[in-house]
Amino acid sequence: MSLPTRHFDALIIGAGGAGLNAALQLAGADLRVAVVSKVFPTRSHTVAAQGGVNAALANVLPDSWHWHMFDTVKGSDYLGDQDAIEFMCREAIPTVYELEHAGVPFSRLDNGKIYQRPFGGQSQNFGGDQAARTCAAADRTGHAILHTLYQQNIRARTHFFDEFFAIDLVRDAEGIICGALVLEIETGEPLLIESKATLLATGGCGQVFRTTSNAHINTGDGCAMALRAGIPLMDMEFFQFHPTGIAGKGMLITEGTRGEGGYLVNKHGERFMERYAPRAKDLASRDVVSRAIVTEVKEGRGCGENGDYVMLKLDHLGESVIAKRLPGIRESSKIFAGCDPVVEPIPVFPTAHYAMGGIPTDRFGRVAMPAGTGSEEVVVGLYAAGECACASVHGANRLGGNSLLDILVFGRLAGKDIIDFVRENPYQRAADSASLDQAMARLTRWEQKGEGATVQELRAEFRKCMEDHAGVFRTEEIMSEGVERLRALRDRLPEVRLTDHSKVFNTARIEALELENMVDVGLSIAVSALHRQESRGAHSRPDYPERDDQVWLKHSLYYQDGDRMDYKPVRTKPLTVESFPPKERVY
Ligand SMILES: Cc1cc2nc3c(=O)[nH]c(=O)nc-3n(C[C@H](O)[C@H](O)[C@H](O)COP(=O)(O)OP(=O)(O)OC[C@H]3O[C@@H](n4cnc5c(N)ncnc54)[C@H](O)[C@@H]3O)c2cc1C
Ligand SMILES: O=C([O-])CC(=O)C(=O)O
Repeated sequence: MSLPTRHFDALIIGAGGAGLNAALQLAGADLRVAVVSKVFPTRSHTVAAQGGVNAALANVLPDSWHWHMFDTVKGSDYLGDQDAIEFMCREAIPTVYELEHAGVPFSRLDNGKIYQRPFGGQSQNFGGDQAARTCAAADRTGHAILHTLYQQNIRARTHFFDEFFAIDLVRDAEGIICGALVLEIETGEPLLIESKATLLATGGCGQVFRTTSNAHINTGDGCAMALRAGIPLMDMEFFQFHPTGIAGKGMLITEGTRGEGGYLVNKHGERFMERYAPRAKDLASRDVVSRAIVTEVKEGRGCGENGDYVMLKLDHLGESVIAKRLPGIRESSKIFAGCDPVVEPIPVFPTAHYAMGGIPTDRFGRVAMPAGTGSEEVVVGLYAAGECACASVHGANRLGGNSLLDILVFGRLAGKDIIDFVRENPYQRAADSASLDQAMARLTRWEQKGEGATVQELRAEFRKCMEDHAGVFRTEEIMSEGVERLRALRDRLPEVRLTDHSKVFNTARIEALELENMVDVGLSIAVSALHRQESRGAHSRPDYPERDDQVWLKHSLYYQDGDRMDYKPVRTKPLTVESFPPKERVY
């Protein structure tokens, strides 16, 4: 098959914080780098990040990278790899200064230093008093970071393919990944991009749930591409529900609201977090706060006519603090909840927010998978970074402010490693025709008319199914039924109906391709969750209420082929310091 083809040293799929920080390293080293994004780069979801990015700068309260590491290991419920966590927490400090020097307009303290706010799960001195570690640009930190990175990439002459949709990875005759087939959304024409190295930086998959803080574009495309390439997804059962989504809608109300002194109340006006986390209260780790809210509602202490949410109180902070630190939240609350937090509380309920799991990588962003007898090998030429990847720094529960950190640190490192890889492997590989045919078949399938449900109908059914069967609390019965329903849904995909077969800017076809990706990723979450018979971090099972380190202190790996599970050990040895052994996790 002959297709229009472009050649680059490196192909980066995704123009969020991870993709753009990687691209910047590559362009700076004079490599030819292509960044493909299905939306204009500055609309990538990093732009929506609100609360901030963690780094132990100690601008407000004493701090150290080692305390940050302790909090992250504890927050992960001891499932995070301690070598990667140590690395990330050490790198956080130069990373934030690098951003500052690149032009990110952080909020400032009176002394001119970067403003830092307290966030959930942060402590001084290994579990002591609350820390203030989250560097913020008001409540629009992601916007500030993404625009700065984009501008720096323009200056460095990164080549952007804006509004191109990546369909699948392609391989050469030896089976080595050598680029991707993409679709130009405007024209509907396919394009082959061949590259010496390929980085998946496609972001999250929150759209698999009906109520989510994630935008429409977060459909797990990179994870699904990896699955189709035979690569497993790691720790997918751990999906974070952010405690404070706008009730019934899902849009995020940043944890920064509680960092600034806001708190949750039930229908009796009781500050209920004091019962669940006596020390940290509203700034306990996210999994703890989300479970507390759901429990309040289940036990009849929810607010409103149906008793199905709690209230977040900010009015006591005063209008000037809200105007200075939380202007976007005031705006969102007015638009989506019809309330002004300066005078009344915001109705909130947990919302699907973040995938702790993803494509397994080592610390250098190289995709790594089991190679038998307990060893691992890297997938030659393939990298992953950002929310679609799992460098294993979040384990079973991510701390707020640690994702922006993850995408920047590991995006940057992946970029650096690709430079070395391309210099050592300077020859361009050519996509094999069988591999191309397979990728093209994903596209041509949608030229046929189906007889079944429409894309929108199946999408709605699927997302409701995920919400009903893989939510905050999960039991064997709920999850088994969910997996069966999802498998039945997957079987119906070949018959799904697409009514618009035009070529030019056909967003219906894009949504059809995304639906296939979402169903694949949804199954990886549901199957992985069904198998893990313990409660750890965000995976909470009333039928197995305890964490079980004897059996389950291990990472899960889900393979699409036969919905098969495998496991691998957690790396508990840090790089230079003593391990933090698993302990009871109280806040
Ligand atoms: C509302 C909200 C607020 C948040 N606030 C914070 C915060 O304050 N602090 C924090 O640490 N974390 C926060 N997070 C989490 C954090 O923002 C994200 O995890 C992170 O920004 C993801 O970055 P990324 O680079 O991996 O992906 P994204 O920024 O999501 O970018 C993904 C890119 O991949 C592209 N893409 C995807 N699929 C395809 C395809 N098939 N073809 C072509 N391109 C594709 C997209 O176009 C996009 O360019 C927040 C998350 C949400 C939802
Ligand atoms: O602002 C928020 O609460 C979101 C956030 O920090 C995160 O997801 O890390």
